This record gives sequence, C-alpha cells and structure tokens, in this order.
Amino acid sequence: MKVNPTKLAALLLPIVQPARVGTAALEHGVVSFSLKAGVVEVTLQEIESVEVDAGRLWSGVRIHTASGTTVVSGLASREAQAFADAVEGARAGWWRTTLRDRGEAIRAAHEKIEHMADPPRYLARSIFSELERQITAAVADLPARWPDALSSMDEIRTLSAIRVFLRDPESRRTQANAAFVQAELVRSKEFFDIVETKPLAREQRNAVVIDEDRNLIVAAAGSGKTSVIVAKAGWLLQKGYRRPGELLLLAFARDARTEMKERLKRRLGEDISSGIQVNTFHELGSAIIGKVEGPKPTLAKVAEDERALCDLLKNIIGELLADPTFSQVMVTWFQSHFATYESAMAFENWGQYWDYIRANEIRSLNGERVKSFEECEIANFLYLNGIPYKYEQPYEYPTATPDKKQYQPDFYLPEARIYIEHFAINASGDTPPFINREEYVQSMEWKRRLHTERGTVMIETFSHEKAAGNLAESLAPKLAAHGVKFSPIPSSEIFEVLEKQGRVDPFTRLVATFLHHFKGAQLTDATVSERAAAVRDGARAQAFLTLFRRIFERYQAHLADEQQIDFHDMIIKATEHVERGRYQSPFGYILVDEFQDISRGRARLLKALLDQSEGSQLFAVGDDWQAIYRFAGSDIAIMRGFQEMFGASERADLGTTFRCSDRIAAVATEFVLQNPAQIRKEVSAVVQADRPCVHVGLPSDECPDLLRGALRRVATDAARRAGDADVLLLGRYRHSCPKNLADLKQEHPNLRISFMTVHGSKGLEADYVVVLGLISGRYGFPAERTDDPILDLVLATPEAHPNAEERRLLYVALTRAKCHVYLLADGGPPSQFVTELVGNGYDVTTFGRALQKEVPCPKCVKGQLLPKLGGKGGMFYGCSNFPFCDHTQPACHHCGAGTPVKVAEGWACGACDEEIEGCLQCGGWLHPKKGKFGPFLGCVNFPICTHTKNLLT
Ligand SMILES: Nc1ncnc2c1ncn2[C@@H]1O[C@H](COP(=O)(O)OP(=O)(O)OP(=O)(O)O)[C@@H](O)[C@H]1O
Repeated sequence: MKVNPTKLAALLLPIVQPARVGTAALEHGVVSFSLKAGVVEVTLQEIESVEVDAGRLWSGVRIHTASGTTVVSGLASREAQAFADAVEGARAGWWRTTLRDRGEAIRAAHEKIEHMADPPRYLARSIFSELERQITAAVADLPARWPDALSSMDEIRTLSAIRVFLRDPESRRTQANAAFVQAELVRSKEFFDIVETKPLAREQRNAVVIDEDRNLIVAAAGSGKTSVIVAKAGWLLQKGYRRPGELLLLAFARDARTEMKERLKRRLGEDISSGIQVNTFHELGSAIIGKVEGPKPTLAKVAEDERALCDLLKNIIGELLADPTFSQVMVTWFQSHFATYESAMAFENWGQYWDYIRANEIRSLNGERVKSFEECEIANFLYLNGIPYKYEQPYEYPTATPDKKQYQPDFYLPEARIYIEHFAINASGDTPPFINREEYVQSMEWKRRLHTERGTVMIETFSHEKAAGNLAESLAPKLAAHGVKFSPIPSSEIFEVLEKQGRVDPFTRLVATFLHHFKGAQLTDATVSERAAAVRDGARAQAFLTLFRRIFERYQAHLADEQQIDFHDMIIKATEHVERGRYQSPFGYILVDEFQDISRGRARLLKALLDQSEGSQLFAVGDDWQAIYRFAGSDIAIMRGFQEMFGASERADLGTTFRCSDRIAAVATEFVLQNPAQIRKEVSAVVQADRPCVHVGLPSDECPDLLRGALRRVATDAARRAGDADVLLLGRYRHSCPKNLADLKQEHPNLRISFMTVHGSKGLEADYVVVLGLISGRYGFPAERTDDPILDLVLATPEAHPNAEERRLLYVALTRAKCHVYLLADGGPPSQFVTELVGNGYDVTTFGRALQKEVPCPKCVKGQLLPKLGGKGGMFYGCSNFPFCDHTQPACHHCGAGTPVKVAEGWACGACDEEIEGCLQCGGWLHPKKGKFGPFLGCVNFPICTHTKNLLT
C-alpha cells in the first residue's frame, strides 16, 4: 500500500515542514518513506508502535522505532488511518509468525525462570550467568513492544514475564537463592543433624548450603569452623554435586591437616573420605611438581632446619667477603647501617628518643651501649679502622663540683691523646627539640674553653655531618691531621672480627628471614628495589639489597647444584606448572581452613587452580581477628580484599561461639574491634554468664605472686563446677613459662595445668586461661620489640593501627577460655593493654593493687612513673625509661604510696586522693623536707626550681 500527501499539503508542507513531505509505502514487510532527503526504510521488526496524528486540515502517521520516529504527514485522515491499520496488521502478522517459530525457545526460557521459585540447586553466579544468557538469547532481537491486539496471547504473556525478569535478574537470583536455602535446610535437616557429633547450628547450616562460586566464611573464635568444613564436604558429596576426587581441602599446618583428615574419616566414613585430597599447601605443591616433573622433588635439608639454613648462609657470606666490593658494603653495613637511622632532630621528647635507641639496641661493634646512633657510627668507624678508643671515660683533669659530676668526653683516643666530642647540632645551629639550645651551646663553649685551658685536643663532629651523609668521611681527615694512624681490619679478617663481636649470626638470621619472605611472597628484585627507594632510610635498604642479591644468587645456585628445592620452591614451581597448563587440576571444589593465614604465594597457587577449570568453586573459612602470622608471611589484606583477588563472592558469618561465655566474647570482641580495619561481625555466645569472666591481676603487697593468686581463684571456681578443669597458662614468649610450673601442678592436683605460647594455643581451648606477662617493655605484651624495618620490603604492608597484630594475639588468648580468663601484669609495669582493659570501661574485674592512672614522667614525657621501693623501705617513683631517664620523685607524703597527679584545682595523690600543695613558681608540687632551720616544703623539681615554703610561718 502506498500513501501520498494531499495536493494542498504537497503544496504547503515543503514550506512549513520541509522535512516531512513525501510518500509512504508498505511492501514485503518493509515501510519505506520517500522524503525530500531520500528514502527511509523501517522493517516490521523494528516498529514499536504506529500512531495516527489526526489534524483539522490533514492527518499524518507516526512510526516509532527504538532509534526514533518517522512521520508522513499531510494525508487525508481516512488514508492515514488505513495506512496505519495496514502497518499494524502487517506487524501483528510478523509477530504471530515470529512467536510461532520461536515459541518453544521462549517457553523453555520461561520455564527456567519459573523454576527459580524453587530452584533445585544454589544459583551460583557461573550457573546463573549461563541461564541468563540462554534466556536472553530466546528473546533476542524482538522489538520492545508488540501490537496491543496481541496482548492476551499466551506467548506474549510469557514474553512479558521474561522481559520483567531481564530487567533485574540479580534480584531474582537473590530471591531464588533465598528460596533454595530455605528448602535445602529442610531437605537436608537429617544430614545436618548427624554429620557432626552435635547437630549443626542454623548459621553453620546456612554457611554450608550457600554455594556460590567463591564463598568467604567469616568466623568467630569457637564457632566450629572445622565442623562446617567437614559438613560442607559431606553435603557436596551427598547432593551428588561433586565426587570425592574433585574435592581438595587445604590446611596450613601438618597437625591441622591431620585433624581434618581424621575428622572426615570419622564423620563421612573411610570409603568416602579416602577419596578426598586433604593437604597442606606444601604437600599440594610437591604433588603437583611430582606429577609434572616425574619423581617428587627432594626437599633441601635447609628447608626443614632453620639452623642449617643459617649455617649455609653464613658460609656463603664468609666466601663472599673475599670479594672486595662485597666486603666494602658489608663494612659499611656494620659501620653505618646497623639500625635504621633517625635524626635526633625528629623526636619531640627524650622519651620518644630513648624508645628509639632502646628498640634498636644501639650498641657499638666494640660492645658499648652508646647514647646515639651518630656516636655509634663514630665508635664503629674507629673500631673498624683499628683506632683504640675509650667511650665516655672521665676527663683527665678533675672538673666535678657540688652541682656537676665529672666531665666525660664522648671518646678518648689514648694513643693519640685526643678527645672527640659529637655535638647534636644541625646545619642551622639548632639542637633537637627536647634539648635546651641555650644550655647546650653554653656547655659546648665550656668544653672548648676547658680543652684550650688544659691544653688537650678536642676534635668536634656534628649531627649535620651525618645528615649530609659524611660523618665518618669527615672524621677521617680530622683524625689524620692530628697524626692518628689508621689500621683498617683487612677484609680477610672482617668475618672473624664480626663473628667475634656476635654480629654475624643476627645478620645471617635477618638474611634468612628476608629470604623466606622474598621467596614466600614471590617478589622480584625490581619490586623490592622499588620499595627500597621509597623507605625512610633508603641508603640502608640499598646496602642490604646489594648484599642480599649476592647471597641469594649463591643460595639458589646451591639448591640447583644439589638438585633440591625448599618449601617456597614447592609453591613457586607448582604455581608455574598450573599457570602454564602443564598440570591439569582435577579439583572442582577447594576448601581452605584458617584462610586469614594465607600468603601472597599460596593465594596465587590457589587462584591458578581455580582459574584453570571453569565452574570450580572456593570455600574459604577464616577469622581475620585471629590473624597472627604476619612474621611468617601471612597477608591479612588477602582475606580483607577477598573479592579483588578471587572475584565476586558470597559471605556467610559464623558469629556464635560455642566455647566462650558471652562475657568473655563481649570483652574480646570490643577489644579486637578497637582496630577499625578488622572485618565487622556480630558475635554471640551460647553460654551466658552471670558475672564478669575476665579478670586482671595487678601486682600488690597482698598478692605478690599473681599466678598463685589466679590459680587459687581458678581452683575455687572449678570446685563449684565439675571439680577438675583444664588450665592453659599462656605466655607471649617461650621464656614466659613459670619456673615453678611443677610446684604449681602439685599444689592443684585437680587442675590440669599446662603452659604454651599464645601462638601455639591457636585452635585450642581450655576451661580457664591465664595470660602471663602483660607488662610493658621490650619483651612485654604487647611486645615493644620490633622487627628490623628492612623486612618491610618483603612483608605484607604494615597495618595502620598500632599494635594491630599484638592486639589480635591477645584476642586469640582471651578466646581460648570457656569459663574465665586471668590477665596478669606480673613482673613489670602493667602494659598498655592492661591499662586499656582496666581503665576504659570493659567488663573486667581486677585483683591486687588498684591501678593508678598513668602518670607521665615530667622529664622525658614518654616514660611513666613507676612505684619503687627505696633503700630504707619507703616508696618513691622512678621513670619507666630508666636507665635512659634518671628522673625520680618522692611518693605522696600523706599515704607514702601514690604519686601526685594534676587535678583541676592543683595536685592530689593518685592513690589516697589527698590534696597536695602546688608550686607557685614552676607549676610542680611541694614536698616536705628537713632543713637546718626545721621542716619546710620544697619544690619536687629542685634543683631546676628552688621554690620553698617555710612551714613555721
Ligand atoms: N553445632 C555445635 N553445637 C555445639 N557445639 C559446637 C557446635 N559446633 C562446634 N561446637 C563446639 O564448639 C567448640 C569450638 O569449635 P572449634 O574448635 O571447631 O571452633 P573454631 O571455630 O575452630 O575455633 P577457633 O578458631 O577459636 O580455634 C568445640 O568445643 C566444638 O565442639
């Protein structure tokens, strides 16, 4: 059919609507418009609707398609209607034919959607995307709208339902999976009731039946993770989703693997469980290599024996020292890079500065404990150049006065009779912020005057020389100018000399640890070099890498010569075989326990296996609150960023603890969540307690032996319950084990007391837990001992939260207990964890001395005042930074026990609360003293402040 504009329209339209003049024709299922600009064709398939545009003079027809509207206007209205009807009729015909041809596919697609109301299995993303693809294909190319006249056709109703589904398939998937989970929990009820010794809890069942391609189970301590893994494996087999040979269960340690194997055997039966592969990551690696390369690789002795590894590395270092380039860098390392250099200018107070010195154990090659990094470098320079010296020896002429002790220059070179003074002065002549510049400059002047007057030689060195990187270099000519003879230790003797000074072993251990992490994380030289360029003490990092590269090269060559591999190679080589397709993975489902412990290298192997076979699934169970193995290469960021590495996942939480009482769980949860980076989850407990279950023991006169005190409490509580009980004594270190453990066991025959480290207690439980040594200090809890910052080049990115891993370690300790936990601040000043737990409103009780609020040391600021017993039995307070900080002050004169603390109105005793008079001159406080003329009040800051108050007036 063809339509033309009326004569009048043909005349007027070119003027008023120049684009719309023309004719329209419907022929062979195509509408063609002949417009002024040319011919436009629209197929029936493209048309979404046809509309008559009725006007007073003439009418038009609009044809809508997805890409726009085409109009023919200026038609007589009857003609317009007839043309529209013809197009619509032809369109209906096209739809009928199309629906008839594709009816089966559309019906099948619709059935798939209907099945989602009660899906036979969990619609994981991979299954669902295939379904979605098939459904989309069934209705592909159909126009968005069909003729209204066909709306009541069954096929159109089906199509309409498909279209609704395709608008938001993900929400249908969610609904479908919710329906599946509900139904499956009912269908598999009996299985879940008996698969473990105790019927699985609701959330454990949920975690099993949610069956996404990638599943992350975020579990609380004591929530029955192993039960869930056993049940998951059993369920997959029982449902027929997988055959035993398709399942791979991975654990990190051999004992965890053995336990898992035994549990599977007990619960699923020997026949089934023997077909399931249960491995540590290393066993898996070794099996993959064996399969690809033939015989299983030989494991090097050094892989299993850390001592043997260190001996090998030590030999390598010894050999390399014959090379002058290597030995030169080695000498520089021990002379200038023994610790990470921080300028004293960077610290705000003495306390911070001493923390740094203490943490880095700054000790010269000659063995003296020196007061600064820069002094240490000078000492080492002298030592390595064979120049005898004495550190801080009293000056040869007496200088002591009633106010000042004898002058002790930094260094004295007895052969040349020269003194060296190192001055903490930067290029602008400033001192570190915590040193009074004026007084310091005066003391410099005094020293210069003294040496001139006495005719002794003083060589000066300065902090700004270190800042410019030439402290040692600039010292050499100064010494030479005074005739000092240099006898550098020959490179052939360097090793022996360093060994004699006990320097080789710590360095070898550092190299061994670095090597483990370097290989474990599968890092490249380029990556660590890049990191080294970005760290604070870049020169030190570069020097280390120069040494490490050479040592590593020889280590690898040694393994190759011996045709052996180490544990890291097992993972590295296996990953390569999988990635290159040399190994075909039979595993369709991989289940990993303790996923928080995964390292970069292991994660890469896991990912390679998953990527290899389509439809393979991962079930990772972990608790990031219990991630305590960064030092062994674990990277908590992998669990936290699970989806980035493994793809979209479903998360299920196991938040109910069957072990700890609710009051232990609440304290532990609140404590660990102080770190905002931990994954949030709700934790509840099956066991409800009616009183606090976490107790903090603080040393006191009434209870000097906190451990005995805690065990007495445990025994009393245990007697009220079953009578006997397991008691786990947990220490931060192996050396925390009580010396009198045997006596304690004898004293409490009903208690099964054992000691282990917190790390060793992971995965275990006991009725009572006693955590020992919650004190501050280098070997405290949290440990103040830090790893060498060089390891940051190879370890997982450090966490922002202070003491993040130590906090999790205490969380692990707390959550080992079923009934009560005792946290003991025995053997030193209570640690910051203790102060936090006691002072921040946690649900804990205390026994022993009341914890006085921390009082900062007025001298070094960073230390805190600690009560000490004086020679005559009285109390006084000293700084926790002693021997670095020598500040002491008397105890409160009212109670003789507390120390004054600042309160709004002035000063009051922190123990007895009695008011204490303040010093009007310096803001300190006054303490009774006895003078020639009787008692008086003197400022506690004497001799800095000389303010006194006469008591007689
Ligand atoms: N469904 C259950 N009903 C009752 N008790 C259970 C259930 N599941 C596990 N348990 C018990 O909970 C305790 C903790 O289980 P398990 O040691 O497997 O926990 P976990 O998650 O591995 O803990 P952690 O990570 O702290 O070591 C065990 O005593 C176990 O028997």
